[in-house]
Amino acid sequence: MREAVDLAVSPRESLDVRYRRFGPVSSAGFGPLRVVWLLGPEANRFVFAHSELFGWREAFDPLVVVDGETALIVSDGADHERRRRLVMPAFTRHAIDGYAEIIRSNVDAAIDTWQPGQVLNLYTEMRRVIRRSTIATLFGPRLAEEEPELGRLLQHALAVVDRLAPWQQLQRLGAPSWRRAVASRAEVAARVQAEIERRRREPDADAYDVLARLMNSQDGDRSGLHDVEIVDQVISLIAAGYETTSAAAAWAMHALITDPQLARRVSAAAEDTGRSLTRPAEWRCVDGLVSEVLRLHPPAVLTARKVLESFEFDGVQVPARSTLLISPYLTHRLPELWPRPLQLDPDRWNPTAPDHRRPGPHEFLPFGGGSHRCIGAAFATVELTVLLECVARRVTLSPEPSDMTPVGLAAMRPRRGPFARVVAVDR
Ligand code: HEM
Repeated sequence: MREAVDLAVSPRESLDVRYRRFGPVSSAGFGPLRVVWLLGPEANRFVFAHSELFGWREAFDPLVVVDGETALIVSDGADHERRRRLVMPAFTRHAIDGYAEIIRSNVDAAIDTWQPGQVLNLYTEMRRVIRRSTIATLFGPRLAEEEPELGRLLQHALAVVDRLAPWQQLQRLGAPSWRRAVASRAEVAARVQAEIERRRREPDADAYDVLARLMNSQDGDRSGLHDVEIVDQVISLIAAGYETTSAAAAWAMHALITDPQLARRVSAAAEDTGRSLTRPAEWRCVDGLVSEVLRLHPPAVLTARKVLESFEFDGVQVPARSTLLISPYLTHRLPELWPRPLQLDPDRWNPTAPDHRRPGPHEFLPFGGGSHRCIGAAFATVELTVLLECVARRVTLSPEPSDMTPVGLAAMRPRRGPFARVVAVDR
């Protein structure tokens, strides 16, 4: 328990201290309550290469109240493989390039409401835009009109997830917040189910949103996802996508407003429109900025697995039933991997730079890795790119006092802000 509190109060310090003091493997607790930290690049490499040793259902149990029993992140083994195969077509490069236009129009619509002199909390602004664009890309324009209500309902459910596991266990005993979360989730599920049935009655051959792709997805034997699976995937995609991406967007906006030269470079690159965002013709500063934000401020500070089979790593035996934690945050700040690790330097990602070194998947892991690697990684990257480009191209912002202390472990964001005053908006 003390470990969990330390981690929540000072995630950076507690992980770094643990790694320097105990090396790549350390543990606390006993029996099924044992937590094992596997830290650093070699630990990540081992964990990503040995998915067969781990389970996700138990490790991500606190998410089930929102995501549902059949969501990818809580599926294991053959069920996970099948569902992932069926969800994948919604996230091809081609599909995501189509979603980029929806995201862009939502960002532009938000910017249109900004007035010179106004002070914005860029975290809450970005969060609203991301929620609206996520719902629009998932459900299409019709359900997107219900976005404020869907967002409100989901917020009740998400509120009980953003808690430490033992705290959630106590809430399950009947706290009003828990009952509200369960009822809100059921209401969202009913609306998604109604939309599925409406689409079956009135098929629309032009619907290319995620829901349409999930409804049409077929396996080799022509079977598809059942309705409960479709509903769970849709809700879990919103839940997985919007807190994490909003957190990253807050750090990205802070970088933009505190470095006018960087803002000018991003704005200049944004003039070049009309290319595929998932397959850019050449490296641009905004690509480096998105990678740097995800390196220095990875929203998932930690990710977890349940150990199914005992194994040995670095001479230490890790027992079955332990909960394993790996850390993108720690790995991304190791000076042995990243020269000047605490400096935000988009140019370190430029493949033509003389000292460029492409990191391995075990060295740069904002989206996790292995069989459960984030299915929305390309989507989130495009979303962040579009947000940065639209803001840099159209708005001049000056920073206002903010509290950028990181808070949260599943979606690490700044404590308050970043705040910025609108100086000018290009209309
Ligand atoms: C910056 C934004 C995001 C970050 C940092 C992030 C991070 C992660 C991480 C760390 C995992 C767990 C991987 C593991 O344990 O190995 C994950 C899984 C997942 N993410 Fe994301 N994510 C982001 C955005 C999104 C978006 C936009 C979506 C959907 C639209 C999404 C959908 C998912 C799903 C469905 C899974 C579970 C995949 C599976 O179990 O097969 N994420 N994400």
